[in-house]
Amino acid sequence: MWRRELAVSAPGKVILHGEHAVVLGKVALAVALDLRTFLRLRPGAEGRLSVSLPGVGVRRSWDSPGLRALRGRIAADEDESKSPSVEQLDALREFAGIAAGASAPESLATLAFLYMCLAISAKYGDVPSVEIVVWSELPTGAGLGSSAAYAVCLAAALLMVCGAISCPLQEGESTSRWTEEELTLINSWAFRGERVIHGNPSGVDNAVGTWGGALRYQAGKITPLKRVPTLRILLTNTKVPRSTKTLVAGVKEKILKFPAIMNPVLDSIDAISQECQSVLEAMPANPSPEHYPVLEEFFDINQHHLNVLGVGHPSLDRLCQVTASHSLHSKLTGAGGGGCGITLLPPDTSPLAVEAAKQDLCACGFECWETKIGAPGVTLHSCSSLSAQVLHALAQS
Ligand SMILES: Nc1ncnc2c1ncn2[C@@H]1O[C@H](COP(=O)(O)OP(=O)(O)OP(=O)(O)O)[C@@H](O)[C@H]1O
Ligand SMILES: C[C@@](O)(CCO)CC(=O)[O-]
Ligand SMILES: [Mg+2]
Repeated sequence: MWRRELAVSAPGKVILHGEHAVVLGKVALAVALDLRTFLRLRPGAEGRLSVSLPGVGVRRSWDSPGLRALRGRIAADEDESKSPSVEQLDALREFAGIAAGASAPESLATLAFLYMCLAISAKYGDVPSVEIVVWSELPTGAGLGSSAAYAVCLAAALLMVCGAISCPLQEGESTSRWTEEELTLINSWAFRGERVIHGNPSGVDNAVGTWGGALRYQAGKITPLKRVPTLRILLTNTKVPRSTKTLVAGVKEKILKFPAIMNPVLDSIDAISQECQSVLEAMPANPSPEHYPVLEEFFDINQHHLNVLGVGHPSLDRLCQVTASHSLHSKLTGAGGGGCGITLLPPDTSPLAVEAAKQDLCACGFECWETKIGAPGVTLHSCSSLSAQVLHALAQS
């Protein structure tokens, strides 16, 4: 029986280069964002599991015998590939009253929650009697890894409640993190949760949500980037909604249709990620301003490539045009099709130019803010150490 009231948080991410290409085994460079998802965990009534997801309007509660019976059906279908099978997802949908093919945020979030809860408890313990609330500072479905931050928080909390990982927070401490081995387990379960939401994710988003910082990701291999310069980035949300799952599927279709045309584009994106990594790693030892025009050109070239892959959007073209009129360079980040773009702010950019660019972007109906990148990965918190704003948001649910 779980007895403590605790919180778990995980950061969103910004992909500098390699989105979409990374799904097909190419290199991506990604950094953790200073916007986080928070999960509050507390003991619930004996024999009941409750979840509240205010960001997507979900408030559900189930009794343990019903969940155990469902778990029996799910576990019987467990396959070797570790991906949730069609039969498993059908059984979960039927149980939760979600229509086949429903892809609304609340349906996917509920499905991912049930899948992770049942699969983790089947392997490591009993269905927990807890109350879970998840709230995020991240916009949902905007390219900043909200699905991965959600899955990472769920994986960490559920694995801890089921005893598969430790509860590293001592009485009196405000925050704590898990060991490398435990983080690897959290990441692998978060990846399974992402699969419920995305269909075919590369795993880069959950890796950043788990480890934080800045990393290179290729085909499941995670390499933390050390000594990365503190880049100033302006983040702009076009507020055009889109689904990562649909966009990833669209790219796959295009590649199957025109392999000889599309594969060189993926190779070029791969080369951009690798060259960008070299530049970033050279910068701390040689902090010359001449690196920035190179990084800006990489942004421009990659943005064109992403348009060729079919994941651009008129709102993103507008974002690039507006920032270009202030001599700033931008690209989409994440899955594209709307969502967010990033603009590099070289150190010599005048505060007036940044302000003017922000005003013009806001006049387009976009929202923008300067970000710090390289935030810590998944973290365990005492509830009393959370800010009043986060506590208030979690208590509203
Ligand atoms: N705070 C949250 N609470 C519950 N579910 C969430 C939350 N944030 C995200 N989700 C789930 O993740 C889905 C959005 O995932 P999606 O991958 O499309 O966008 P993203 O992760 O924000 O962007 P990207 O994958 O391009 O970085 C939502 O539909 C919802 O199911
Ligand atoms: C579009 C994509 O490359 C990044 C989404 O943040 C999908 C993925 O890597 O899973
Ligand atoms: Mg996502």
